Amino acid sequence: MAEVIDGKNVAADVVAKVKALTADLAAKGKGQPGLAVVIVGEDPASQVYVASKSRTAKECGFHSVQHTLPAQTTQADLLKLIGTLNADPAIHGILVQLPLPAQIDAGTVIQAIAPEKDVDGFHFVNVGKLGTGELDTAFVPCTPAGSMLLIERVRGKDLSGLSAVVVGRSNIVGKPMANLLLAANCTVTIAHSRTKDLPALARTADILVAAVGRPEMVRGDWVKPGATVIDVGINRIPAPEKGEGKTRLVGDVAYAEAEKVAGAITPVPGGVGPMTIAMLMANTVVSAYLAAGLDRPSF
Ligand SMILES: NC(=O)C1=CN([C@@H]2O[C@H](COP(=O)(O)OP(=O)(O)OC[C@H]3O[C@@H](n4cnc5c(N)ncnc54)[C@H](OP(=O)(O)O)[C@@H]3O)[C@@H](O)[C@H]2O)C=CC1
Ligand SMILES: Nc1nc(=O)c2c([nH]1)NC[C@@H]1CN(c3ccc(C(=O)N[C@@H](CCC(=O)O)C(=O)O)cc3)C=[N+]21
Repeated sequence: MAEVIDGKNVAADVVAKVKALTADLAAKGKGQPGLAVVIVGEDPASQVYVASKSRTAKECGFHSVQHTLPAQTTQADLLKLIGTLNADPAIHGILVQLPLPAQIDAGTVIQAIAPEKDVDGFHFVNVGKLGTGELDTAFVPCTPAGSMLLIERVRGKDLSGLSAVVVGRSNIVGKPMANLLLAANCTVTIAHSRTKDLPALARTADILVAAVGRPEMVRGDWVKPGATVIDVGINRIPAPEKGEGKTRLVGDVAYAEAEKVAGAITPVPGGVGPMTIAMLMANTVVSAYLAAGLDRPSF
């Protein structure tokens, strides 16, 4: 049976380090890291994540502000808020929760965030730094950054020469994940909806990352024996066995099958999800250190 990679546990370690760095910053008289989370509309799933981000930010000792805007907010009004947050010296990180309502162009909004406050790592400046291997000065997207820490926990820091398959090519997960694995000297293949014979490709992977958004798509016989399986998927599906109208969370990997073959695997929930939130805190404290003219802490 596979080793279960406990994301909650690793996330708690990251948060503990963020807390200590935050206390050090205050002791140096450099103030408090500030995180602004902006949410437009009332998508219930988004609200759960946003509440969890704000709670963890407070736990870290951050100045934490949340802006909840009505679903009909115009793009101009959202851009105005971002301009205000860009100019606010008490704010070191700005996160605009995605997806945004249809009248707002997410790309325009993301590019309006000051790159040095872009703790999601979605701005072209940060994407470009990751793509050119300038990892020492980039903000790396939280989900792939957290997934890398989980991979390092089981395989060590040297991933050189391992074969990695990333299923999914989104800008927020698949592509940055592939770039991080490439920067770590893995041989990387990115798969997507047009990939031919995905099961056979997946079976070549020493490190298999599933970021698709399809419940339990990756079966046990797609997994190379001993592989490290990182399940990024968060899918809420009906769970009539828990009672009428009840739901449960599953990943993109058929966990019960894959755990019999994999060397190590992340559960859902309790795997990558908590790491995403922890890395947001890490990026925010890094931003505060840089704004204070201090050396960049590493995680
Ligand atoms: N744990 C966490 O913190 C986070 C979890 N997530 C979860 O991760 C998952 C992926 O998110 P995200 O990247 O934003 O999703 P997107 O929908 O943006 O991207 C999904 C990717 O999967 C590919 N894909 C879809 N169907 C198939 C298929 N049948 N075979 C192979 N590839 C396929 C798509 O291919 P194509 O490009 O060809 O369409 C696309 O590249 C979701 O479940 C999401 O909820 C997301 C962010 C954070
Ligand atoms: N600008 C932006 N940045 C994001 O990082 C971002 C976003 N928009 N939009 C939505 C996705 C999704 N996302 C998650 C964060 C935490 C969990 C998480 O903590 N999951 C828990 C379970 C939570 C539950 O029970 O629902 C777990 O997996 O254990 C999941 C998903 C961040 N995202």
